[in-house]
Amino acid sequence: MNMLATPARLSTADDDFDAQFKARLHWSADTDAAIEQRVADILADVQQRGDAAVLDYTARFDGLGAAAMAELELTQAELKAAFDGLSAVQRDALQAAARRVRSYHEAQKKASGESWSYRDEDGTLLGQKVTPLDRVGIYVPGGKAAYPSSVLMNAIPAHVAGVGEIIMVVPTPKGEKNALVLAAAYVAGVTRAFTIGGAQAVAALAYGTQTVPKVDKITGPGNAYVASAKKRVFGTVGIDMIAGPSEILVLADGTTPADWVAMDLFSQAEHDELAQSILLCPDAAYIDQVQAAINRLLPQMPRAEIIAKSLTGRGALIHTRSMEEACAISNRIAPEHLEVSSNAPHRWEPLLKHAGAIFLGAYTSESLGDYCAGPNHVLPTSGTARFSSPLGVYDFQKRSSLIEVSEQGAQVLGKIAAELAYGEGLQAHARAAEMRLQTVPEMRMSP
Ligand SMILES: NC(=O)c1ccc[n+]([C@@H]2O[C@H](COP(=O)([O-])OP(=O)(O)OC[C@H]3O[C@@H](n4cnc5c(N)ncnc54)[C@H](O)[C@@H]3O)[C@@H](O)[C@H]2O)c1
Ligand SMILES: N[C@H](CO)Cc1c[nH]c[nH+]1
Ligand SMILES: [Zn+2]
Repeated sequence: MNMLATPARLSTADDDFDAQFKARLHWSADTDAAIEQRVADILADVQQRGDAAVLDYTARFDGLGAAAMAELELTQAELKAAFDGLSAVQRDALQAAARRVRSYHEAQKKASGESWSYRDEDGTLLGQKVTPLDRVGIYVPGGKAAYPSSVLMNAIPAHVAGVGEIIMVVPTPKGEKNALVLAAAYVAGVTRAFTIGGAQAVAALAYGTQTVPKVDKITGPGNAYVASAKKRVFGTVGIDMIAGPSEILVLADGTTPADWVAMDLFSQAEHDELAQSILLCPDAAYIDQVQAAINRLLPQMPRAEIIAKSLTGRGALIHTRSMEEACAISNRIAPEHLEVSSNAPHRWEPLLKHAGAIFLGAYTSESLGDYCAGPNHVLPTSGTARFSSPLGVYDFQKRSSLIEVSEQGAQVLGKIAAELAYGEGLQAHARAAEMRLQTVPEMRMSP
């Protein structure tokens, strides 16, 4: 089959660049609306019918029939057997990745995830108490590919945070279980695991069913159905972020071999037809070389069809006037992954503000970050890196303020609080503060 991958060729010098660029960035509103409606229906049905609805949707969307939810639960023995059954090379790779991811997240916890407090001169104690969540649900995608790495990326930071129970959901289309996914769940210490996916799995975790326990928060990436479902259950449970179809933006100065860049663009396109791969470069001849590499390398790829659809439907090769302009456009896109494919990456890094993860230099292939560099690969997509951060230990923790006012401190704070409370017309607040004063004033009725 002669497959073509033709990303849109844009130039910032074109008069209609802005319009073309906007049209490329967002997928069709029709697709969005159809997905949104279906997800809303699935969530309502699972909320009402519980296990029965989850079983129906699992049969329909994943081709996996079961008479009861218990059949869709993976036992700890099954997880361990999967680990024991791996080849030594696979086991070593899984454990090496797990070690690196754990070290990174332990450092993250030390840097910003610990409780702290201080005392005022009068002995008043103020601080922040950090506690892990009791029970979380981790979504591991499984529709078009299997993601053992996503098991590690979700479960390890949860463990490092000290979460009590980790409930994993992962679709297994036609019931085909991926041994590495099961083994990763064993290595990462998942508490319970179910072979369900999509909006129905998110609903089961958010509302709880007869079999699936309700969780406090749902984390993890997924396709457009999963992303939409997470958005809708937010409030009933916490969510980490919207981590939808993968994205890569390569900012190239033309010094990296064009084949490397073409393959990096493929690496995210092969996830999903809705994935987005974009190249920004001030050198038109280099962009030609990358397109030629795409044409030459595509037929070698087993997932050529998905790559071609993703690159043709959502990809772009954008010629910019300069690297500075490329950086500015990258900030507008706020991509999930940003590769600075340059021989002077630190020259451009200070100009880059919005991205889930920034990969510096030609040797830092984004794919290393997907598996084993250490930082989390669950990252904000669809421009949400403007206000969201990578999944981390902090997503599995919450904070409570700690306040212990000394008798001496109450004399100062009581007067301030009472004054402001009278100003708000809230007498009980004022009196509660004044009762702790050594000389209790007469009750005031107005400011
Ligand atoms: N941002 C990240 O950190 C990150 C990490 C890994 C993967 N990803 C992304 O996650 C996604 C994984 O997608 P996937 O499809 O392989 O697996 P998935 O598990 O996210 O989705 C599969 C589920 O989607 C549901 N579904 C599919 N078609 C449906 C339909 N027509 N109607 C209703 N439900 C339907 C099914 O229930 C199925 O179980 C990809 O987009 C990939 O790019 C992102
Ligand atoms: N690139 C994905 C995040 O968008 C993560 C991943 C897992 N496996 C391969 N890739
Ligand atoms: Zn990837």
